[in-house]
Amino acid sequence: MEIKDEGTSEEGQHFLPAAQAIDPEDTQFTSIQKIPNEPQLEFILACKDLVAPVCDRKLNTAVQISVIHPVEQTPTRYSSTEIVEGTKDPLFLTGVTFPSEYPIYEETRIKLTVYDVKDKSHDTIRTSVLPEHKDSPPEVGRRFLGSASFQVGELLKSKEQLLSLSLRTSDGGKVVGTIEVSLVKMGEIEDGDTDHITTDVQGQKCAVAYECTAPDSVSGKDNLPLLNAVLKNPVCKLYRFPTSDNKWMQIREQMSESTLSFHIPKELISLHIKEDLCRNQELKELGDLSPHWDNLRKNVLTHCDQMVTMYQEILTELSKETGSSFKSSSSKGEKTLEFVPINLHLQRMQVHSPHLKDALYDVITVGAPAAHFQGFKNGGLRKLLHRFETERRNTGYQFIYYSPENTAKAKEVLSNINQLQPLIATHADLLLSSASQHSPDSLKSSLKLLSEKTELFVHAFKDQLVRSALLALYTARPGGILKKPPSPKDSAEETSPQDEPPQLRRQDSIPHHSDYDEEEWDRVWANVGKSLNCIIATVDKLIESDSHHKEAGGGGTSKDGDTEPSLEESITPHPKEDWYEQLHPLILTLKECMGEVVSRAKQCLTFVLLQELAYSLPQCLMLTLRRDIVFSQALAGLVCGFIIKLHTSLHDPYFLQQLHTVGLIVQYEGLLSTYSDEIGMLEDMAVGISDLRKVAFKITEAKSSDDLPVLTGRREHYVVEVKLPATVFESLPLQIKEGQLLHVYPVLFNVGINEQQTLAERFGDVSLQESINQENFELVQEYYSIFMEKMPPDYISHFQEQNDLKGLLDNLHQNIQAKKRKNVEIMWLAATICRKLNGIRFTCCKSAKDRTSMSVTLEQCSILRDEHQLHKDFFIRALDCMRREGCRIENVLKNIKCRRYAFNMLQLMAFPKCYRPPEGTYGKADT
Ligand SMILES: O=P(O)(O)O[C@H]1[C@H](O)[C@@H](O)[C@H](OP(=O)(O)O)[C@@H](OP(=O)(O)O)[C@H]1O
Repeated sequence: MEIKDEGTSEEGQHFLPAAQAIDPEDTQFTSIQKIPNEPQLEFILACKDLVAPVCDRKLNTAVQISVIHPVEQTPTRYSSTEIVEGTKDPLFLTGVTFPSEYPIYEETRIKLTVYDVKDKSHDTIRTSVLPEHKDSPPEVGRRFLGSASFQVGELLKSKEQLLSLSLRTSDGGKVVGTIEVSLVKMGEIEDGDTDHITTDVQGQKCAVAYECTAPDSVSGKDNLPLLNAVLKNPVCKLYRFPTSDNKWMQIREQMSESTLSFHIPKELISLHIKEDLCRNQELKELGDLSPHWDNLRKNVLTHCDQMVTMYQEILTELSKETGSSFKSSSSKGEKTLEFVPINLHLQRMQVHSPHLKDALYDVITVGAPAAHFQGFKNGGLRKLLHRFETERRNTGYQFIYYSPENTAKAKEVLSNINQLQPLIATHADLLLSSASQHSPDSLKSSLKLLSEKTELFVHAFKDQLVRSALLALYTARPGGILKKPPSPKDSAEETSPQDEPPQLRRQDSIPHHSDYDEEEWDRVWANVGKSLNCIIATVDKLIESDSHHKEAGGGGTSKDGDTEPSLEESITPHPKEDWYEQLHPLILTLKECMGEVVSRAKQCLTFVLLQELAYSLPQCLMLTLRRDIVFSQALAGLVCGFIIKLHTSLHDPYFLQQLHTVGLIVQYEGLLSTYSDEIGMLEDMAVGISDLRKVAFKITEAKSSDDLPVLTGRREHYVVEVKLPATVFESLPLQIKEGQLLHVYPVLFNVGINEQQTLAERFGDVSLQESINQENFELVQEYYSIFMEKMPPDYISHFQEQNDLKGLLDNLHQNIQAKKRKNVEIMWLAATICRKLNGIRFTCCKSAKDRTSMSVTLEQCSILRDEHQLHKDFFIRALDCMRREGCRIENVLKNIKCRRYAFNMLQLMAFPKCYRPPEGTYGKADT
């Protein structure tokens, strides 16, 4: 298991070993001026006139960058450039960046060591936090050419922000060339907007030009507390790539963990415990039941109590992980971490290119939400739930069958009752207090609120389900035996086994019962409405007679028409009487009537829930657990994605409008194969993602320093409250400020790409992937229609000019229909559609480590090519740079403590070409 404490150093690129980490507050060294959340120092490198010790072949060079902290003498390896082949004047596309958290000062020395790489498959220029002398890898496949060093302060103060240093051999004698270090200030306008260096990159002349402005939407400074509370331990990389018009674009890649990885599962488990404890209590309060049902209830309660205990234990374990923000791929099977998403990160690419605005591209990368500890022997949720439901429907002679929709409805009504009853009681008390103050205005407004809530309450029971449940419960009480056989209509729907006890029925129908007074419920229920009407009429009369009294200076007259004649007498007010005295008994009646309705409805609906649990109890609870686990992982990712999207798009009024009128599309790219265990993972993932439709967001103003999101609700419906600082909150549209719920539309497209998928395509079955893609295509189309319908016409006409969404959707549909093998075009099109619709992007495979890394780097380079004019000859080099020295190789290191993608040659041969990593970056490791 690998859980890291917040702020502690880890083996990775950007953090010094604990012994070297220094408290920045307590230092005698000169800090580098910082912009919050921006890297402190960034530079790029180029060499000139390198001399090869032996002229056996052309040089293939790479630079290793090491840091010498002022109090230390030994260099610590920090990062490397890519290998540039066949030139003595290499210009490196991979730069160096030190994130804001890194302990670097003007006095820090940077050592640059140039190597000639003879054999890329044995490339050993590796980054680690180990001091250079410790465990130095053997010099297999490379030879040392020369090194140089400089103090950070020298670079910062240099005239042209450029140092040209001599590279010397290890004895410090012979000069073997020069290395140029150019400071990069991304997002700042340089004096004069063109070149500092013109150099030849493999025959391409490129002007190095840094001319850019960082728009607010990119920096989002007001909103930093929100992001800082959520993102942790960033890893940053810097690149420069040529554009098709031979200018440089700069790319910053960033990968951060999220505290939400642990925060959301903890919030969610607490809610499950609350929900289940409440249900267990309601089961206990169900009253007397006949022996069959009573035994069933006892059994259910024993199991349910055990489940609650288990959730409590998991929560206790997770609560010990204070400050954790990352679960590694190697911990995916750990029982106590099952609710935590695997390897969740924000993968961000920031682009600054000449003539174009700065742009940010975010993808959330995470292991497919799946129940690894429970395993996949019997498949995943999609199959298990379907099988369970079918069996339950066909085998229910121990219980009454309610469809999943009806069970969900029962839970919803129960939850509404639990919320509304105390609310109504509060409003009723407020009405009484307005009455005692004799204040007509306050009386009117209290009455308005009371009426609204009571109407909602009455409305909540307007469902056939309540009636059918009442009768079912009646028959389950001791002695509640049906005397009549079921009506022919009912028995046509359901055939009971011959030995079935007469009172046990299946299907959502109301059996007849001669002793059962069906109208009794109607009377009890209608009484709530009637007593509210009495209150309304009384208040009207009180206010009316009060105003008459004031106008006439004497007693008032009653007005006909508003009330039932029978009530008229009792509610005729006498102005001199106390308002409170008049209303108090009516309020008591309302509360009594409501209490009666609540007690009956709660019991009968709880009886419906008992049926859900009654069939195949342990499996039923294990399925709920599995679904909770998968949902928790999916939810943690979603909340992270939502907050980041909100943060980056807050300044865009159209985005905000889209957020509250349409909602956001959330697109998941799955790379799982439809073979062996990964079928089960995909089945889990598909349900987990579709369950996210039950989630809505609400934005509130942050009142305290605790900026983390808050979760409320129950299994059928959750609300995530995201808090924004007051200044930002104020600028939001009214609808959002008023707490309107913001919806999400999750969609999943999966295309297996590895050797397992080859097997599935040749000898197995790909129907799961095909149906998921088809179903989700329909969801995207649905979202697109709502988007077109609800966004303002001026926006839509501009949108249509810029994007051919219709064409992209048609193309996606054709690709899904085409049933081509490993048709990765499906994923590219789905991702493009999502980005154009301003959605949230996710990429997932089993561990979000190897295949995901190939996919996000490919996506990043494709965006650079399609949106930022990346020079076509540099597409593969850019891809190799990102895969060799970028954030994703750090992700692999972080997960398995080894900088190698876990692919062997055989696996790679099965991958579509553009998903294969560069030589020397892959190999078998213990994953
Ligand atoms: O078990 P071997 O034969 O080493 O195959 C690996 C695959 O090649 C990798 O693709 C898996 O990682 P991703 O799920 O991140 O792609 C990797 O997943 P893991 O890191 O969860 O073990 C392995 O399945």
